[in-house]
Amino acid sequence: MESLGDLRGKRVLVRSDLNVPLDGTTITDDGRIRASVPTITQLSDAGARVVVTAHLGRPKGAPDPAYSLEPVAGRLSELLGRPVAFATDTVGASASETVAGLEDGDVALLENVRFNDGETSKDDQVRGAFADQLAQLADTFVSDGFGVVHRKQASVYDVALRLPSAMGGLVAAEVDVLRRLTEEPERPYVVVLGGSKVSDKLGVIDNLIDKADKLLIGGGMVFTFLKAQGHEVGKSLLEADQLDTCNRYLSEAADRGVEIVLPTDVVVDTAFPSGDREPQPSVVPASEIPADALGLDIGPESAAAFAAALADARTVFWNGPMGVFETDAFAGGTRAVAQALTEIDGLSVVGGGDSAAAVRQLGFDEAAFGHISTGGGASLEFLEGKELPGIAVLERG
Ligand SMILES: Nc1ncnc2c1ncn2[C@@H]1O[C@H](COP(=O)(O)OP(=O)(O)O)[C@@H](O)[C@H]1O
Ligand SMILES: O=C(OP(=O)(O)O)[C@H](O)COP(=O)(O)O
Repeated sequence: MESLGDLRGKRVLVRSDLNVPLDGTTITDDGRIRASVPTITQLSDAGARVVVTAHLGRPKGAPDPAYSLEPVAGRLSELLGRPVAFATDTVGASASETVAGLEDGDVALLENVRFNDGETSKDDQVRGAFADQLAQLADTFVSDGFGVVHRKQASVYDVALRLPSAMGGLVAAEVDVLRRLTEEPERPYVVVLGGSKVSDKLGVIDNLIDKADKLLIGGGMVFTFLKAQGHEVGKSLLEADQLDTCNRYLSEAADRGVEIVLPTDVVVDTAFPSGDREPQPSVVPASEIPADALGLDIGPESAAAFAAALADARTVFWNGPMGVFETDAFAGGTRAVAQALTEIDGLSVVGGGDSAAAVRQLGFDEAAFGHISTGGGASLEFLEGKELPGIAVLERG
């Protein structure tokens, strides 16, 4: 951030990734907030008037109390050890008044940037108009939300075209580690994919087949592959329009000698876990998921097979929990993969908000892993070799 010169008295807009899991208004994992503190502290200590913008979840371009950043403001203040002024909108009257009231070194957090449809609009003009409003709140921009740099969105990309901009320390550190994974990783190189953002991640597999020696697929990713193989998947997560894609991946991997490991058994229930129903898990063969059931974790046989497939790895990248780990009945696969990563002799990287949260919530010591990345999709797309809009925009001449 040295390129921004003396920041004393300057309004600095910081794009952080504060997209943390919530249970109501309770933050169940504050990892991403913690990861954002060093850059915000550095700017505040330099006398900047720090204006933090971030998203939470995927509200539909309008205010939704379930996705308010207000609970995050409180936790950010605790971790910073200094007050955080919370604006109840992003670019409206509250934001303007809050920013105008900042003194040198003060910190403010704007309300969820995705409450504004301009943030995620695919229309450059609409997105640009919203970026204009964001830019009016600041003199310079610091991009520090690694978890969202793969998104061409107003607060990540367009605003950097309107203000003197720099990469924050978190993004710089993440890129530095991930570069090690893309430049001649030690082999065997194993990628573990799971989670629920299936459509995002299916696209990544094509490139990873060229880079990894093994792909282990769990979580919500599994069922589109199983369906593509002709198996019934009941009410499980499914990208029904991606069956041919999955079959293509399976045959491409076979042609290239890349092993794709799918679960052979699955933990199912007849409903997604919720607070008002005791889970009723049962283990079934992956090829025999009952029509009224949904797959919520990889089974014990598969967990053991995944751990065995990881045992001799020298480089592992893992994004996406193996199951709905938030409920213990469906945490076994995630726990087994996390344990296996702590035992490898090499570089293990865990990427993703929920993956990192899972590792912490399941009681693992973060130091037992080579790196815990705040970005899942962002890391995956970096590993694919894709240009990440939020980074490319900072590097343009
Ligand atoms: N079989 C499954 N069905 C539905 N959701 C799942 C399944 N397995 C894992 N998940 C969910 O995936 C979510 C995390 O997915 P994702 O956001 O893709 O991970 P990350 O944030 O690490 O990139 C978790 O909240 C978990 O409950
Ligand atoms: O949670 C995030 O990504 P991840 O699930 O890939 O870790 C980031 O905050 C990006 O969120 P998005 O996937 O709603 O754009």
